[in-house]
Amino acid sequence: MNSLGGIRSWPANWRSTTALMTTTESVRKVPQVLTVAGSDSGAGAGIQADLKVCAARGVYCASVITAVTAQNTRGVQSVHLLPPEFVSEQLKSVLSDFEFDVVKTGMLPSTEIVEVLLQNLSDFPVRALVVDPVMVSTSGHVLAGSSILSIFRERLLPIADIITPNVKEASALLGGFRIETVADMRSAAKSLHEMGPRFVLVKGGDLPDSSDSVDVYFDGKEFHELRSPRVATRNTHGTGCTLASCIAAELAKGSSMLSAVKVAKRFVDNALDYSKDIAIGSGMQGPFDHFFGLKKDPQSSRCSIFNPDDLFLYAVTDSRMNRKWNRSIVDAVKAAIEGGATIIQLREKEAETREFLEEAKACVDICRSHRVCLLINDRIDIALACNADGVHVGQSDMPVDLVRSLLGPDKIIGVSCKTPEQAHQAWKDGADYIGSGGVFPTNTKANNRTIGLDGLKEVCEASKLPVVAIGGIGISNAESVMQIDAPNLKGVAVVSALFDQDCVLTQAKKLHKTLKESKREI
Ligand SMILES: Cc1ncc(COP(=O)(O)OP(=O)(O)O)c(N)n1
Ligand SMILES: Cc1ncsc1CCOP(=O)(O)O
Ligand SMILES: [Mg+2]
Repeated sequence: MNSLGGIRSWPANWRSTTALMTTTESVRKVPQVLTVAGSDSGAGAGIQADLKVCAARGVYCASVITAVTAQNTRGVQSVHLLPPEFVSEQLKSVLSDFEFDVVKTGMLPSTEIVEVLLQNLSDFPVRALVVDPVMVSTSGHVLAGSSILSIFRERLLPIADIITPNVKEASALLGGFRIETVADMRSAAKSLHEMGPRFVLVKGGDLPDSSDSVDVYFDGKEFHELRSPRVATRNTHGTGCTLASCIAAELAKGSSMLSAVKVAKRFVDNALDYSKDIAIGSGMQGPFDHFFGLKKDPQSSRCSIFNPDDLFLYAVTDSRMNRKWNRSIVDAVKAAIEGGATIIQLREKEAETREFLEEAKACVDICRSHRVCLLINDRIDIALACNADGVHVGQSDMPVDLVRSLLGPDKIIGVSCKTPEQAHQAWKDGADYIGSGGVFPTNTKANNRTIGLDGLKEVCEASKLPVVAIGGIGISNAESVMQIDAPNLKGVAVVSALFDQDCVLTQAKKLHKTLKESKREI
């Protein structure tokens, strides 16, 4: 892990994919996760859940199986452990071949299997390790006995980047410490952090008497309570595996730890909500559907869960330019999306409220049908009224913590930041991303201080959130922006480069191509 809570850079001795290709071949590195876990024949949890969530999040996932369970929605009928030597064979096979960004562990049912995992991780270093210390199934079946606790505490936890115990697992790891309140969860997270993992997420789904599901995240200095309304459903089998795998998938794509955890929690909440009425199996604990994002009625809800990669080509509209070129906001947005824009912001400073609302509603429909998120600049009222996917606010707009409380946990909130201090505050207040600039001088926003590439880099380095650069950016200088060495810089936001142009579609295509090429070169 780097200091921002992102994942480590590749070790110096790491094999490079390009070294295996001829010089003329172009390669695209796909984010890759390895799950080391048990098989669930009912496919709600374990390896099967891990594979599904990674696929749903656009990440390749390989699997090393530690045990095979005979399991369905009624419970676990039988468990068959694989011989440690064979687990080791599987580990060697994939670790010597693939370039995993993240290894995620689930069911590790014996000390010997943990030993072979540790040996292989020492032989083949990986960038990040997510440990879900699975001990008991949702139905109450013991999947890893107490004999495992000491090797977990002494050797696995110290090398983990994050551990994700539920309250029972946290209690077992802490020798029976009672966890009955959120305050107890905080104490548990702190004590677990002292065992060595860089981050701890104690999941409070099993905590009694709470209408919210509260998870406690601790980074060694600060706590975050991540809350979401409890979904009334019996289809909860596999939530733990799904959460941990989703964290691994987001880390593999380059997210910071806190962003990965937030996305994963939202992913689980949305999957539970989407699947609350489905009936699979006759038992008490049904699985849920990881691919809800593919099936949702595009008109019914938001575009999807926020993905930091959506910041890649961020098109920000401008009423003055639309008027100058005699096009409606709707036409401007359509052309930008067709040209490759990955997220849209309506920044209409002069529009009348009624007219703006009608246009915003039409843009929401277009964006939903293309699965592109739509944010509103400044106007929380318009965002609420048109059910946009979120808002972008600046330092003199409504404060982010208030925006979050008005919009709820699911909406995307972006904040403009020029300094590391502002970036830190944005993260504390619950923003999802930072817009940083003006990077270069611009005529689009008057009296806006330019921070340059150095200022942008400083903000990126201090930010635990993904960043999009803005201000004076276009085809001629986009490459120089993308090439500052900052893994959390996800893209560029542009106004005039798209909209103060004769053909929005052509310019969007050109800029998209430039960005893709500069990304390939990093
Ligand atoms: C992506 C993105 N980044 C920064 C801004 C600027 O927002 P703000 O500072 O509130 O200024 P105005 O856009 O409201 O003039 C932005 N809009 N988008
Ligand atoms: C809204 C905003 N915030 C900082 S610079 C800027 C304007 C960006 O416009 P352009 O891409 O035309 O320079
Ligand atoms: Mg503003």
